[in-house]
Amino acid sequence: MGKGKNKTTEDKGSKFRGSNGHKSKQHHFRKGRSEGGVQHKGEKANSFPVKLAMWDFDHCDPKKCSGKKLERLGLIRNMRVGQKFSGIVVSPNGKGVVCPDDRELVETNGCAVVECSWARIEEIPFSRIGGKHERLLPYLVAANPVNYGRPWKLNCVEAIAACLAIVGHMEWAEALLDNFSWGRTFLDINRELLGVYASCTDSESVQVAQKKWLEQIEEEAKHRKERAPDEDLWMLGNVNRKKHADDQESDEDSDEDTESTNDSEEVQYDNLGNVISGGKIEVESEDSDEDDESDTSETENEVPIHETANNRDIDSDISKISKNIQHLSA
Ligand SMILES: C[S@@+](CC[C@H](N)C(=O)[O-])C[C@H]1O[C@@H](n2cnc3c(N)ncnc32)[C@H](O)[C@@H]1O
Repeated sequence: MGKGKNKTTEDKGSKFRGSNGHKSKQHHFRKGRSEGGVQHKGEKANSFPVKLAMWDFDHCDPKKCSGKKLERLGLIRNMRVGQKFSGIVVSPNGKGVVCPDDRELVETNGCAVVECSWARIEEIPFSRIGGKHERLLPYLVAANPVNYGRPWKLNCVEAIAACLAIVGHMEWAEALLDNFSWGRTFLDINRELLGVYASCTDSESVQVAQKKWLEQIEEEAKHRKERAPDEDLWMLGNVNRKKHADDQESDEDSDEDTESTNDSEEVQYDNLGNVISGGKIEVESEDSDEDDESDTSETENEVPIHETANNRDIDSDISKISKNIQHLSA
C-alpha cells in the first residue's frame, strides 16, 4: 500500500500550502487561463486552468473526434512528433497508473494524450512522443457513444477527465466533459470508483484498489449468474451496448467518436456500467454541441432493454477482467 494511504482530505488540502500558509504557485492559474478555475460550456475558450496537450495522428474524422473538438474549443494544444511533454502523459504506453501523487505534476505541467485510433495503435511512434511521466489509466468504463460501456478504452476527453479527477480536480473534469452531451454520464458511471482512486496515494495503491474492485465485481457477477442463471439480464449480454442506427461503427476497435447522444434515462448502472434497473432505455439522438458537429435531428426512440442488447457476452468482460487481475498481480 502506498505511503500516506490514510491521509485525510485536510492533509491533502494542505499539501501545496507554503510555510506562510498560502496555497503554492500550482494553484494559481497560469497566465491566460481562467482565474475562476473552470471553464464551462459556452464560456470563453482558452481559459482552462491547466495545460492540456495531444499528439494528433489524424486517424479520426475531425468532426467526430473528442481531441479535435477540444482543440477547436481552444482547450488543448497540438504537439509535434519529436516533442516531449513534461506533465502527465496518459498513454497506452504508460508504465504505472495515474495516481493522486501525480497532482502536483498535473497542476504544474499539465496532462497530455495521444489522439489516434485504438485500431492503429501499433503505428504510433511512442519513442518519439510522450515524456518522463507516462501513465496508464486504472480500470474505468467508457461512456462515449463509440465505446459506451466498455472498460479501459476511453476516448481523449474521458482520459484527461479521469486523470484530473483522480488527482483531485473533479471540478476540472466536469468542466471539460460538459462540452460533450454524454460527458457527465462518464462521471456518473465511474463516480464511486474515481472516488476510490482519488483517495489513494501512489500508483501502487491505485493498482491495489483497482484489483480489489475488479475482484469484487467479478465475484458479484459470478454470484448473480449462479443465483439467477435464467434471469433475462444476463442472457442479454452487455445491455450498455445499445443497438440503434447510430451505433453502426461501434465495434471494439472503432475509434471514431460520434457526437450524437446516447443519453439513457430512468436507468441505473452497476459498477461495470451495466444497466441494473429501468424498463426502457431512451435513445436520444441529438447534438447539443455549439459547433457544426454532426446532424442535430432529434429522434427519440423508446427501446425496450431486451431489444437494445447486442450479442456481446458479459462473460468475455469477466474473463478480460480476470486476465487484467492476473496481469496486475504478476
Ligand atoms: C486511442 S485514443 C482514441 C481517441 C478517440 N478517437 C477520441 O475521439 O477521443 C484515446 C487516448 O486516450 C488515452 N487513453 C484512453 N484510455 C486509456 C487507458 N486506459 N490508459 C491510458 N491511456 C488511455 C490515450 O492517450 C489514448 O491514446
